[in-house]
Amino acid sequence: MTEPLLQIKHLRKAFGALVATDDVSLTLYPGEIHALIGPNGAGKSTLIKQIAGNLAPDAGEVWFEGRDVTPLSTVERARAGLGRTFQISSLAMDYTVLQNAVLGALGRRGTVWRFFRPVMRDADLRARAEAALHRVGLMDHAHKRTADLSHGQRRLLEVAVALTLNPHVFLMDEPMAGLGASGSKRLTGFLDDLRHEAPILLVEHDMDAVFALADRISVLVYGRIIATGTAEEIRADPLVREAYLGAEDAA
Ligand SMILES: Nc1ncnc2c1ncn2[C@@H]1O[C@H](COP(=O)(O)OP(=O)(O)OP(=O)(O)O)[C@@H](O)[C@H]1O
Repeated sequence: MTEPLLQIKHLRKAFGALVATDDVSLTLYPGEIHALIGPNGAGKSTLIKQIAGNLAPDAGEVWFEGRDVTPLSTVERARAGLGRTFQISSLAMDYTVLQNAVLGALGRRGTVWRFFRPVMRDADLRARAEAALHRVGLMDHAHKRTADLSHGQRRLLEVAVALTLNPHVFLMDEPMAGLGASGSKRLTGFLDDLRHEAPILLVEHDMDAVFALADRISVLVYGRIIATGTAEEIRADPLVREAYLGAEDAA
């Protein structure tokens, strides 16, 4: 049987008395989109942060490509191929679109900021940045200031920045947020293709996108996964309907 690329084993994280991640285990297999859904405050972002390495778990392990990466830093995990797009914009607004993409590609080498100018003349980094911009359809805007992009274009740039590192797995935290109907449709089509290159663990509130894209869905409520299954299985699950989807179904 195919091995999972990413395996989360019994993760736990508490903030004081609040258990934000409560014995969470999940897997991500090659070629799949595994969506993580749940009400506000369920612990989705806290979980993604522990997988990406921004937050240390109290217990449990993160395995990536067959090894335990729990002791590794965010940068080490990113270099190993664990790619992440952020919920909160991490782009440098005063820099151009291309400069942001080059900065992303630079992350892989771990070179520091003061070398920024020569870096813009580095043919390999530039080529990688331009290829990523081309893939998300932003090459025509390469020399625009990032601040002058629309919200949807900035989200695409975040995806392009993640792409520059050629990740083996994507962690995406609400990529559709604020995109509007046409923007999310476009990004949905893009992610649909992208999964074949690198599987995606997708945290997303846009249920149309989730049910259209996800091969499997896990539902997180109060820090615990209450169900994992296909879109049909999740829709039909009585626990999920009661805890989460019920209100929407009734509407
Ligand atoms: N650094 C922190 N210190 C204390 N409590 C925290 C911290 N980070 C998150 N929490 C709490 O942990 C719980 C889970 O939060 P988290 O942001 O992971 O949920 P979420 O499912 O991502 O929510 P949303 O859908 O609104 O983004 C919440 O009750 C939140 O208030």
